[in-house]
Amino acid sequence: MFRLFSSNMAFFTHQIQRSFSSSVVRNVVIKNVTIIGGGQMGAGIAQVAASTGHSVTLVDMTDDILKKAMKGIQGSLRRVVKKKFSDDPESGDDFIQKVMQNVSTTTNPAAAVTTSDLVVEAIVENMKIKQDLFGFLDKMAPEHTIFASNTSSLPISDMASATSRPDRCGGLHFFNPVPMMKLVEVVATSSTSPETSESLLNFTKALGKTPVCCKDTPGFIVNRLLVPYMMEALRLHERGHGSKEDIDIAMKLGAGYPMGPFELSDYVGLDTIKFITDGWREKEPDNPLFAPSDLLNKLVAEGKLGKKSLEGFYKYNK
Ligand SMILES: CCCCCCCCCCCCC[C@H](O)CC(=O)SCCNC(=O)CCNC(=O)[C@H](O)C(C)(C)COP(=O)(O)OP(=O)(O)OC[C@H]1O[C@@H](n2cnc3c(N)ncnc32)[C@H](O)[C@@H]1OP(=O)(O)O
Ligand SMILES: NC(=O)c1ccc[n+]([C@@H]2O[C@H](COP(=O)([O-])OP(=O)(O)OC[C@H]3O[C@@H](n4cnc5c(N)ncnc54)[C@H](O)[C@@H]3O)[C@@H](O)[C@H]2O)c1
Repeated sequence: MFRLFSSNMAFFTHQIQRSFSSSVVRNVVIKNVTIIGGGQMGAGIAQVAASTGHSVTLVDMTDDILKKAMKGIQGSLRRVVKKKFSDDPESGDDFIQKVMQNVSTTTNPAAAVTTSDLVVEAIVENMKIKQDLFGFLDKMAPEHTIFASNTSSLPISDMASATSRPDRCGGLHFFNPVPMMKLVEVVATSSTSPETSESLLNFTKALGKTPVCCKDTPGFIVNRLLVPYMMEALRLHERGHGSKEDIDIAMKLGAGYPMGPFELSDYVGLDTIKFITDGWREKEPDNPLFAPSDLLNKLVAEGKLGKKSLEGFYKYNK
């Protein structure tokens, strides 16, 4: 009887110690969000987080980039408001003003993370640069801060290994354009704690998105299926078996996709696509799907990066 009592006591003492031990086991409620990278994805994530009442700090390398990001957020909010407040444009203007007040910008990432509950990284798709960033921010951010990456194709665990908090690292893979796309892939590595995953899931729901849980495997769910399809489209075109225009029309009208693969590539950004496919080729050098594409390499070398540079596979007006 006593043995049973004392072993129960030991169990309860252990549970109490666990629940008081540190923020490692705590479920973090996310209010202050720092987003590193104010390009298409970072600006979109900032917009949605600010629109749902979060306090957002957007970080990039220059004030000019940040100005452009804020202009983009305002323009996108105008499109949202046109629909949501069609009967009441004045309330729409108030909404935009309130949302913009929730976003501050800085070129100083160290200062930006000091009060952050969550850092979302949306910088260039390069492992070394992302690891350097995570390693640096790890020393600057409070203990409870969760680090998430928006990477399209790189292992989250490799970024987490640059920190002393792998249990508080995970993936938040948003889709482009962030204000319109409902899905977020919430990625857990083998070190991500259940509390971190729960905090990230709750955060995506607070943004009004639908999360799916993913393991830290190449391409997670969507890109594991999307990248081979897009690469096949490119190969089909390179073999001379279809013009890019016809392939795009075919996939829109025949498969019901909102954009064809060439339109979508321009929308994503050809530099990002090159980073993704070069990275996958390094991992699977014998896979013919990931062999270098002269067409893609030429466009990127010429600075034709898609919609963001007004030319890629197609030309665009400002
Ligand atoms: C062929 C070469 C291959 C090379 C190999 C490739 C390998 C690698 C590829 C992997 C890339 C992975 C990238 C990433 O990790 C994952 C992704 O993000 S994949 C991209 C996912 N996104 C999509 O698939 C987008 C598909 N497109 C759409 O859903 C729609 O086209 C659109 C973007 C929503 C636009 O809609 P449209 O009807 O076409 O155009 P409209 O302009 O009329 O817009 C409709 C409606 O939406 C509003 N809106 C659009 N954009 C925004 C915005 N940014 N902000 C706010 N509102 C927006 C617009 O105002 C309209 O509103 P309405 O008039 O209806 O009230
Ligand atoms: N473009 C897409 O459709 C898409 C979709 C989902 C995920 N992603 C991923 O999101 C990330 C960003 O993609 P994007 O399309 O927004 O790229 P982008 O080129 O539009 O923006 C990247 C931004 O990061 C900034 N940056 C680069 N290094 C930095 C650093 N060290 N510190 C601060 N800022 C830095 C750049 O100045 C730039 O403004 C990539 O990992 C990409 O794979 C992209």
